[in-house]
Amino acid sequence: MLKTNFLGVELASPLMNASGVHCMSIEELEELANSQAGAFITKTATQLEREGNSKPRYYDTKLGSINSMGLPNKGLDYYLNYVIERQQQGTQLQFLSVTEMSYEENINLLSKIQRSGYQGVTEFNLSCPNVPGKPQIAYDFELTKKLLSEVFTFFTKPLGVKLPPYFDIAHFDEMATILNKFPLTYVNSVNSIGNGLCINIDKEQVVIKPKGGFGGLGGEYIKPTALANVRAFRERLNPNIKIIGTGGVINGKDVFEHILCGADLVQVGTTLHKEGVDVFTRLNEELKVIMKEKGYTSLEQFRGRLKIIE
Ligand SMILES: CC(C)(C)CCc1c(C(=O)O)[nH]c(=O)[nH]c1=O
Repeated sequence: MLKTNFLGVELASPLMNASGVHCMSIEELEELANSQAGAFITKTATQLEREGNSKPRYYDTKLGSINSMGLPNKGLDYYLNYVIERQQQGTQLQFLSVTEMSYEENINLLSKIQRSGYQGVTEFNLSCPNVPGKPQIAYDFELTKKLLSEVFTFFTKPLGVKLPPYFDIAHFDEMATILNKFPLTYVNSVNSIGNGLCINIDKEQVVIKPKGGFGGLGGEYIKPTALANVRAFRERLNPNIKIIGTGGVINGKDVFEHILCGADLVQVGTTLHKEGVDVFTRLNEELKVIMKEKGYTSLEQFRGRLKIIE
């Protein structure tokens, strides 16, 4: 009923974790592997292990979450060894998330993956910072085009890109025009909405320590933005670039809406952080109930079929 084909691999569910949540250690990754998620992805890895920002750097609110983790991770080799090990044990589809802190380092990192024995999917997180004073790479269109052009001169393995949310139709148009130039496996929309601010009114204080309390928003706050980005890219990207929908998934209805907008897979971040890996069982069941009520027996029957008002 929920089966999904991705890169020729049949998954039992379209659900997976969003990179960054419940995927830092092998122990967490194994929990995802043994859950009702259809697939899973690693915490975004940099070449070398990173401590990340001072705590508190993540905070759950009633309507979602705010974080400024600062890319803490165990380093590329930790995750690369893990996914290659599982690949040798027969796992067919895996996702490795990566980014680096500069243009050159991004090239070096992806070159290393290209030379490795890893055959799975690489998710290139384009929310990586740029030179100070300039916006993140994915908000610098010329730089994004330059970087992806160089990457695809040597990278021949499956590559997806993780994008921040866009808020202007002209930006959807410009970014889609760039992405359509490349043989991307998928586009993952959206990353957290950047630089939000949550306040503890009792203390009259911000809730996370880094960046004066500014951090990326997830959860209910971001679903309308996430759905719009999924829909906008589905409408603009050529059909062989798949879409992973991320953002604002609280229940089965939200999963249904992401798929209706065109998502092939749907990722869960904040709600996974709040609920643990049982969330996948709950979301799969809730999605099945909605599909039964509507008379759908497969995701293909409604994927991308969002109607406008004529
Ligand atoms: C924002 C970066 C630190 C450059 C990338 C890692 C990341 C983080 C993070 O590690 O702070 N948090 C997010 O919500 N999305 C991200 O992509």
